Amino acid sequence: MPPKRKATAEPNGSHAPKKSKPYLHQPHPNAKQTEDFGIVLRQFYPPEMSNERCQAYINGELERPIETMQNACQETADKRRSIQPGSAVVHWFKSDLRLHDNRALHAAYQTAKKHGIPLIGLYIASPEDWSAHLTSPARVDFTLRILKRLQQDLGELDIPLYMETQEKRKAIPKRIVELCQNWGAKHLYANIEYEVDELRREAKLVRLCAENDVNFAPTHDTCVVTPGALASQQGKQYAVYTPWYRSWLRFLKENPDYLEVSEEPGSNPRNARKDFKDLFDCDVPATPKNKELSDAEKKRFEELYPAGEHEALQRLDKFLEEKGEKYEEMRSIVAGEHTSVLSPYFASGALSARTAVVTAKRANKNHLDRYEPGYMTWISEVAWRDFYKHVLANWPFICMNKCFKPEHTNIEWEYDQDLFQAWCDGKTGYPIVDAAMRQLRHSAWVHNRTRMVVSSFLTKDLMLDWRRGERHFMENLIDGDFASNHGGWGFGSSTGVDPQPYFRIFNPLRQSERFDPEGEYIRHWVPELREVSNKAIHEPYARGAEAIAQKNGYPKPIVDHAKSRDRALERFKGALQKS
Ligand SMILES: Cc1cc2nc3c(=O)[nH]c(=O)nc-3n(C[C@H](O)[C@H](O)[C@H](O)COP(=O)(O)OP(=O)(O)OC[C@H]3O[C@@H](n4cnc5c(N)ncnc54)[C@H](O)[C@@H]3O)c2cc1C
Repeated sequence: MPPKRKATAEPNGSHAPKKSKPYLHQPHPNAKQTEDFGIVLRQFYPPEMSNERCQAYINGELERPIETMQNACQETADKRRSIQPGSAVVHWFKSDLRLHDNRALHAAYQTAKKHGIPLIGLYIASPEDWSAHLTSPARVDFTLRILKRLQQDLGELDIPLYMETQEKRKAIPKRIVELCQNWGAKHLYANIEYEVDELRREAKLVRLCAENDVNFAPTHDTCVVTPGALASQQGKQYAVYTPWYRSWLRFLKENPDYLEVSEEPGSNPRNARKDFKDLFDCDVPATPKNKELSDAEKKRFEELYPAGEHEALQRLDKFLEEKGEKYEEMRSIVAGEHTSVLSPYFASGALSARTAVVTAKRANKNHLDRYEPGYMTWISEVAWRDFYKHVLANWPFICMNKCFKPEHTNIEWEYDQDLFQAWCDGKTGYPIVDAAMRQLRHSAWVHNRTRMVVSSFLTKDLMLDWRRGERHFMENLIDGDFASNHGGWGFGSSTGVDPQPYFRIFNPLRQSERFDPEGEYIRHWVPELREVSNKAIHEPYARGAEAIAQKNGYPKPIVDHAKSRDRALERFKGALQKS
């Protein structure tokens, strides 16, 4: 059953356009440094913004991109209502590459069915967006593989999937309108992505469509609960997860339609194959040169992460069946596989978070007929994904290389290229850190616990600017998702929303002993230490395994944890006192 709620992003109210004051356009004093260290990509974006500009967003003096989009929807509402159906309906696929439980696709199919006209699927590959958004080659490859499956699944319903590449991302809105006109389509559907570039693009597209007699207002789908729907007692967006999560659970209890899974589309009318013949045998877009994988990587990722929503749904069932019950107890153990490894499927949209929550709830009841912490803890993890998207929609400047608290940008960071490279290469001399960084290189995925360990290590032990680590993750993860990645880095570096307090600094050795007690994870990823059979594996140079480490060329620790800890405390205290 489709939800009864409104499927489109209707605005909260009319906003007069907010005018920006000239001083708000001044860059941050460190703008040059962040550009030189590869944090701000100047070929795509302006220099790092000032903290004052962030504050203007917080104060509501600048329009948030989500408001820009809502305003576009509101201001075109009358015009959109007057648009009559054409000869097709278009669904634009983006990060929602599935038929199952896809709100906008469902609505598109309903419109097509009501008017007896065909539904057309559209996908536009944007190499410029992939470059600007640092999309990893593994994720691009995964997307293209999923598109192939999606095309087959849609084809079985006589629905074509038209795919093309647009070199210039700015050209996309105009091109979509042109395609709608070519196909005689008067209704366009798509789900909302909450990142800044995407919201601004969609706002533009809403207006352009309305001007050209195409009805388009994007749909909320990717979060279980819509961003903006939960407010604290002061009427504000929560900045702390726990009260936000309580409110999320309460909201779903009071609004059960938000957990109603949308039906898959049915078949197109017979004439679709004849009328849109050319659209059925489209090639999947080619991989851009800067995102190519080697043959070995391609084969490896195909084996590790088979493409498509069928695989995602099977994995979900298998995980809940075999590991759901023990999730709470086992989820932080880094050796073996105790978590779902569904993040690549969530990130590409091959799996809906709603379906995941509904299935876990069902598993909870079916198995035990009572509250079971394993499933509920897993649901609360899926909720973290929602939380970070809610944060992004409310504080959009986090999408522009800024911290949630802008004053944290003033922390005195290091910009040492050699230390950064040692971290990337997994050659820091801290075995748990090195194991995780090598897992990233090999699998394009890392366990959550070790993501926390390496982000803390980069920012507290090496004192390197967290944003360089954030970029490295995006460029390498198959599940790279802006909001979750930024949230994770904010947590690890104590600069984000609901972060780990800066004075609680992870000790890599203790983390290693606690979450990889037998050293299995390290042995797997760091071959130089495989011969170390005892606990010395956590700290080979200090615990009598130096002969093996040295013989196999394993590096000595590049920093002293105790000294680094003191330095980090001083730097954080210094910056926070000044602000
Ligand atoms: C520094 C850092 C960077 C991160 N970058 C990303 C990223 O780019 N993309 C990404 O999807 N996750 C990211 N995470 C969150 C988390 O590490 C991964 O979602 C998780 O490890 C994925 O494994 P899984 O699917 O087995 O998770 P499970 O434990 O099975 O959890 C199920 C799902 O819940 C969601 N989830 C779980 N933990 C978190 C979390 N802390 N924050 C947000 N969502 C969560 C994910 O969608 C995940 O697939 C990051 C965390 C840190 C500390």
